[in-house]
Amino acid sequence: MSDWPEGFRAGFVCVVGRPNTGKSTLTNALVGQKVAITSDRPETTRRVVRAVVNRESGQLILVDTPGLHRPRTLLGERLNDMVRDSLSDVDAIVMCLPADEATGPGDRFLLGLVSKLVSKKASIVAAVTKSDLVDRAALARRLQDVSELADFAEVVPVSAAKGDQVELLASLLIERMPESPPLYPRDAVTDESEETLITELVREAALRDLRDELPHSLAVTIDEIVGDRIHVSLHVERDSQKGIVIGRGGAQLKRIRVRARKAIERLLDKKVSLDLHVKVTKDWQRDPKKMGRLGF
Ligand SMILES: Nc1nc2c(ncn2[C@@H]2O[C@H](COP(=O)(O)OP(=O)(O)OP(=O)(O)O)[C@@H](O)[C@H]2O)c(=O)[nH]1
Repeated sequence: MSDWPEGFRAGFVCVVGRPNTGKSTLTNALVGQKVAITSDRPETTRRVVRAVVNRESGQLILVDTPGLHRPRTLLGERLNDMVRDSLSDVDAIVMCLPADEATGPGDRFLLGLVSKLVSKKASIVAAVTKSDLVDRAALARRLQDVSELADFAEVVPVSAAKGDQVELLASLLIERMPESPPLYPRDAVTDESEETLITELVREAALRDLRDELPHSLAVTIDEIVGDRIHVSLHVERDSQKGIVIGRGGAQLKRIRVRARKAIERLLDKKVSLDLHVKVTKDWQRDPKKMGRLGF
């Protein structure tokens, strides 16, 4: 006997948009609590689960897409490969387009990329965010513009700040998910899972530049969280890899720290400081005891 209703739907959703278009605020509003993440980690490093939206009728797994945060700084094929990898199995994309700004080149670029790379079965839904910032007439005009921009599956005005239409968006998305049992536990989440997600974000930040040099040799652990200060270790297998992660004059490690901190702040919805230490843990992959300590 199953403990979910008949016709339950569940799937993966990626919220995209230019910086500052309201992605994090919308994510938090959909989830309905500050952080809701799960301890299960996806089987690959391609996808980072940011949050799970649980409703009676279904479940939306909100995922992050490596590559989409700064598509313009990555070149051609590499960008396409990264984005294609991470978008190939999402069921819907939510594209955030703020109500109080006109469509710009950044939106068109992102939309072009997503439309080209997302699987054919996925729906692209436009969320016209921050609807509380404009009056009705301006909102109507903006909705018209957005509808003409692309063949969106839905165009939904939302105000995450006021909570307007957030539930409507959630149910429209759930309707577009495949019928499936819940993919993650339907109940609340533990502190431990927050830590898992933090390590995942740090690992992703590091691998974004170093994927070729360190395919599987990188493990990340949290040493300590004191208030808003997070101490994290990056474990590599060899001295030479340590040098790669740190980079010339520490430049690479600094990039990783800035990137990871931003992602963690988005996740936790607060400012944090992040300390990264690179350690050589020799041959950790071949030593079950070491692997256990590193959370594998
Ligand atoms: N008035 C209003 N402001 C909003 C709403 N949603 C987001 N904002 C504000 O818009 C700004 C950007 O929101 P975020 O949710 O951080 O946007 P983001 O797209 O995640 O930004 P990046 O992390 O830079 O990509 C913040 O100052 C929010 O408070 C909304 O519904 N109404």
